[in-house]
Amino acid sequence: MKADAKDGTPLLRVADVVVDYRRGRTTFRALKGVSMTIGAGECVGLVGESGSGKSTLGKAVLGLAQVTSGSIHFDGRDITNLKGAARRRLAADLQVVFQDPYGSLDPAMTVGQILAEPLTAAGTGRAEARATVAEMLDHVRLPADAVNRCPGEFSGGQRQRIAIARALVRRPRLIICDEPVSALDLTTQAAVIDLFIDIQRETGVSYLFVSHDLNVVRRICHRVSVMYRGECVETGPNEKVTRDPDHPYTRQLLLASPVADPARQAERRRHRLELRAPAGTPVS
Ligand SMILES: Nc1ncnc2c1ncn2[C@@H]1O[C@H](COP(=O)(O)OP(=O)(O)OP(=O)(O)O)[C@@H](O)[C@H]1O
Repeated sequence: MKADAKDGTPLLRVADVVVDYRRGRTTFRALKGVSMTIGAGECVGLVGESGSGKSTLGKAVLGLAQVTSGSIHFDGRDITNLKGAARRRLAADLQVVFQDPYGSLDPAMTVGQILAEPLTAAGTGRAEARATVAEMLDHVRLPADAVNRCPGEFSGGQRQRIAIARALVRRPRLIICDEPVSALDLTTQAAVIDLFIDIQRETGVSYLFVSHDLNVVRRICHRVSVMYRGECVETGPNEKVTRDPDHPYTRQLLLASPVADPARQAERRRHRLELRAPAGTPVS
């Protein structure tokens, strides 16, 4: 892992961020003062059950959710609610890979066009764009002739590789990965996670890796933050949080995550039933 900037500034600093969504006449607080950091070359996992606020945090960093209070700094610069041209310029450094490799790629464009578009839009010449596209296809282990084919001709795992290549073309420093493997079968998941790990080793890019699956973040992340009802209830090194967590909610998540060994799975189920709070009681 690369060190942070010399003065110790993390690549991303999220400080006490609150996000409110309007729901008709009422307001729903999706993030209740969340703080976290990501260093250069670091992968930080964000886990938690559905609705805990994981994607909202990713969207706040990307400028897709309005921050009510708190701040987000990227490389020491305040990017909270940054809009317009300044936000677009940030796309060179800050990219996203979404869950759905089917919906996130234009089916009418060739892979070459999909990958070249962010480059030519940023003023890169055609020849240089073509060379970068070839390099990125190689990075994500897709054949060179993929450039002439459309997304519909590829499997789900291959489409996610195309989406990763598109996120990489401008050589970003941070990629928000929002459930990037949860639409894939287990074997394909493992291959795509290995690819994320290889890319990080080769490029030094940082990841904010959003997943509901502790098994996934255990394989790839250096540190893990656990979200529960809009709050970050625990943050720590991967080994600690995913094997010996402090917070009761994280322990519930751990016991609920499937393991390959049926005997261990049955033992976990027994523990889970013992730990389970009475119906309707919040787990904190
Ligand atoms: N645009 C929106 N308007 C209103 N409420 C929203 C909006 N987006 C998200 N929410 C609510 O905010 C809360 C957090 O949602 P978020 O998508 O961040 O959770 P999550 O942990 O990513 O869940 P999932 O894993 O299901 O995507 C949920 O209660 C959700 O219903």
